[in-house]
Amino acid sequence: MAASNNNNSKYATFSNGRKIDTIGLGTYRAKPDELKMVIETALKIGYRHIDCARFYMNEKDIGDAIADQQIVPRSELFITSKVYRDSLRPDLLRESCLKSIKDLQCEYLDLYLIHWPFAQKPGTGHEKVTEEVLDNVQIMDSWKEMEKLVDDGLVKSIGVSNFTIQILEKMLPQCRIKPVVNQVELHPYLPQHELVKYCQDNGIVVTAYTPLGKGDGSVLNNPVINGIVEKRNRQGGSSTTGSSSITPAQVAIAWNNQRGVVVIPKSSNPKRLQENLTRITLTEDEVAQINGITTRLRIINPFPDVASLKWVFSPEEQSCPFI
Ligand SMILES: NC(=O)C1=CN([C@@H]2O[C@H](COP(=O)(O)OP(=O)(O)OC[C@H]3O[C@@H](n4cnc5c(N)ncnc54)[C@H](OP(=O)(O)O)[C@@H]3O)[C@@H](O)[C@H]2O)C=CC1
Ligand SMILES: O=C1CO[C@H](CO)[C@@H](O)[C@@H]1O
Repeated sequence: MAASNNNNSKYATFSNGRKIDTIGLGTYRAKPDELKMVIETALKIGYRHIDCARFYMNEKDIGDAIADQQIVPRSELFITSKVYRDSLRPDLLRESCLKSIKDLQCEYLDLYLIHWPFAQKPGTGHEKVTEEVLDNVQIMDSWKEMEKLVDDGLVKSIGVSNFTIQILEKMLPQCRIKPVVNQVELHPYLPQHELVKYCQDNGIVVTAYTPLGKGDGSVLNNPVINGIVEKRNRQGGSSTTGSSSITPAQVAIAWNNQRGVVVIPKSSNPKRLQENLTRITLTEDEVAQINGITTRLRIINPFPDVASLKWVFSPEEQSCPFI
């Protein structure tokens, strides 16, 4: 069954019938002292989907900010967390989930993801990835523990992150509960069309992390994207928002949303929080122009020198050892 391809609609629908807002809030490197303002502002202007992770070390601050606000009840929020590479042993996985729920003060998680498809030894989560820190955990054993979290009502849905087609092909036939999401790096310099299609054809909603290319220049400064922005703004901006101008970030977000991909841009700036949530609609020609960009850039690769992990990003080269 294909995952619903929403063409810029507000929600994507999981294979289990649950819904997720197609624009969520990223929280990696959101600073503890600004999170109260960020979460309050985000909820006020309409964000409902918050992307968190144990690895980001700010779940307690996010939980405090959510608990302190009176804007949105828990039932209307969509909270994601992820189990990191050093907690994939089944007993540690459950413990990590419980810690996230406790810190986020949210009773249950709407979505829980395996953060990466390989394991590190317990306690090595923030160390540089080397052969020595890798742990021999079978990802299917971790997944069975994820399934139990659903059975026990601790999480509503489960999914994966940074999984390739090759890994999913091995994994899907073995799942009692299939992953509803694969969260991967996606932006105009790393479109991964084949992976997106494979996931959508197999009923997996795709979420784009780093959808702005980190916002630090290269993707948002791309001449094709800026050509679209300048032309639109000369013509009066966005027909969808009625606003006088559109921005490169809005173009990058709409490009992903219009191929049915959920995005989770991070911002701690009120103006950019609003900008990122303000949807525009690209024409077919604009989408084609962005698809024609040939520059390629992978921003997140935490293990460039570890030979036994080359398969994570180059599945055709080696078989994956963890399933
Ligand atoms: N599963 C995984 O392995 C990964 C998941 N993630 C998740 O994805 C989220 C988003 O990815 P992230 O890596 O943070 O990168 P993004 O592409 O979301 O970029 C965030 C950066 O862009 C800036 N920014 C935000 N909005 C704009 C805008 N409209 N114009 C210009 N700059 C802007 C932000 O600065 P400012 O705050 O000042 O606005 C911040 O520095 C993460 O926060 C995390 O939740 C990220 C990496 C890996
Ligand atoms: O979620 C994440 C945030 O970014 C990190 C890299 O800088 C990733 O390793 C991690 O998966």
